[in-house]
Amino acid sequence: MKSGGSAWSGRRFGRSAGFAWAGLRQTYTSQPNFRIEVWCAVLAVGAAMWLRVSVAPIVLCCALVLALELVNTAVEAVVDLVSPQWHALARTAKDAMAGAVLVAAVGSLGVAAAVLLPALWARLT
Ligand SMILES: Nc1ncnc2c1ncn2[C@@H]1O[C@H](COP(=O)(O)OP(=O)(O)OP(=O)(O)O)[C@@H](O)[C@H]1O
Repeated sequence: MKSGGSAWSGRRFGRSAGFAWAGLRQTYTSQPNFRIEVWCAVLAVGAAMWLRVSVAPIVLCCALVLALELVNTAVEAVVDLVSPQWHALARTAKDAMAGAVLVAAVGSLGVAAAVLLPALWARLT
């Protein structure tokens, strides 16, 4: 991490946003799970808008899952860098991150079901 100057700089912010966008693109192209989660998020937000229910909890859950998948990708890359050979600690790190994504995904499915299903049922009956 570099820190140059104290004043807020639009150019520095733009540069950081560029790196963040590159990270999103790299994860999207290299991680099938991330692609699936992105399109599930698009579907869930679209369904919430169509059903006219609160979009905020859906967006929050989607952001949580996608952010954790990005962290998971980062952890996997660092673990592969420092421990290309099998190591119990490497397994712990990767399995714990996978568990974190799973917990967020299952929780988000619960929120989506609680928010979307009653409205969908009302729309269909
Ligand atoms: N260096 C290692 N040492 C010990 N176990 C490892 C190591 N690398 C991977 N593993 C084990 O293999 C599992 C799968 O690791 P891998 O790097 O293939 O993740 P992945 O299947 O690509 O995950 P994702 O689907 O989230 O991208 C890990 O969760 C871990 O249990």
